[in-house]
Amino acid sequence: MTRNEQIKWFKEQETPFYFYDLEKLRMVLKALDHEMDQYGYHMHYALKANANFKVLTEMIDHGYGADCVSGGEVKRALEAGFDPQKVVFAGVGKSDSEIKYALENEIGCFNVESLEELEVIEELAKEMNKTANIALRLNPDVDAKTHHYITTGLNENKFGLNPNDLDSTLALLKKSKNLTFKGIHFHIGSQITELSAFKHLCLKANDFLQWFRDHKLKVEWVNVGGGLGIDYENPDEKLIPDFANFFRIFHQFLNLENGQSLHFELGRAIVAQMGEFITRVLYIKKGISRSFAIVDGGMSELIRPALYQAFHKIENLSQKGDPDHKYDVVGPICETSDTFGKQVSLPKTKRGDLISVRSSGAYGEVMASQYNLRGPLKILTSDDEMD
Ligand SMILES: Cc1ncc(COP(=O)(O)O)c(C=O)c1O
Ligand SMILES: N[C@@H](CCCC[NH3+])C(=O)O
Repeated sequence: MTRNEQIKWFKEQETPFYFYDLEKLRMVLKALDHEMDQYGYHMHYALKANANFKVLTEMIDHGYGADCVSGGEVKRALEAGFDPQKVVFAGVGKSDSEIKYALENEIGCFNVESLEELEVIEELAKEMNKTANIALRLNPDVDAKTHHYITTGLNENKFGLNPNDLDSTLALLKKSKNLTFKGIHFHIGSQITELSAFKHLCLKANDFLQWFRDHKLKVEWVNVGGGLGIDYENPDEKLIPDFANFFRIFHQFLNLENGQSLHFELGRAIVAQMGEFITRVLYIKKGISRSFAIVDGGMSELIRPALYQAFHKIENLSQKGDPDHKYDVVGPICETSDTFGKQVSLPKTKRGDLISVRSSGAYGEVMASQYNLRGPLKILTSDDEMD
């Protein structure tokens, strides 16, 4: 389908909805594999970015594992058909029932974030007569230079093991029959566009690897998480994120030994650009100081602009004129923060026009709420275009 045919098809649909272009996703995955395969790295796709079944099927077809952060995500990954051995389970607050579920299903690895959590996993594994593979999530204290809400690798953040607990943690791992130490895990944050942050991560990871060597504990898996950012300003020109430089940094700066494998947990970089949020203009309202384009989708469907003041490119799909009018594009929710963009340059916009909020494939659908008792979320994909 050409873009014009697609827009025609969008116009026939009830709004608002997310649209996922699976062809774009396939292009991103092809580029990703091309870069990753030359180093033999492993990918565990971060389900938290987008857990749509069709999207997950693409990841499985590429042989990826899954990075999960709740029992619900582990369940979704298994239902979608991921190999349980390639499922990793992170999170600072795993509940007992979530841990039991993961043990029952013999997932590949628990990314453990505290000594107390490790003690609980050991106790439950013993009760259930299971063995759990363990990677320790370490806090490298690296500034990811991204929005402070999505920085995760600083000492002040809640993530990762307290280094003061490392000795007791190792003692437990060495003595337990139900825990198998496999490796170490990091994740410094999300939407990282200054790639030097990943170099700093590598240098810190090298120090940790040396520490484990000194303590005679074999690290088989090094998992450096996700976090690679995308270009929200140029979704068409920059469909493919800078995978080449991203992987090159790890290849160049991380000191791996023979027998150690490197694992990643990318989310946003894979799925953001394939998605757009399509909404319809309900009213144009001339305010005292500005004009508002009031659309039928809101922060209840796409919360990123309200929560992080995140920029998403906004396009009017119904008008072709010059973008010589300015509008605050706002939703119907009773919050002032329900604003997709302020003073957005658009062609003269009218009731009924279709608006696209681009780069919405990651942390869009998954973060939607029912606030104001909004209706169920509608998702369309490029597969549906054929119907
Ligand atoms: C542990 C972990 N891994 C992977 C990710 C995926 O991050 P991103 O979507 O930025 O690649 C996250 C989210 O920030 C995370 O918390
Ligand atoms: N939800 C965030 C990303 C958080 C990543 C998970 N730690 C966003 O929309 O940018």
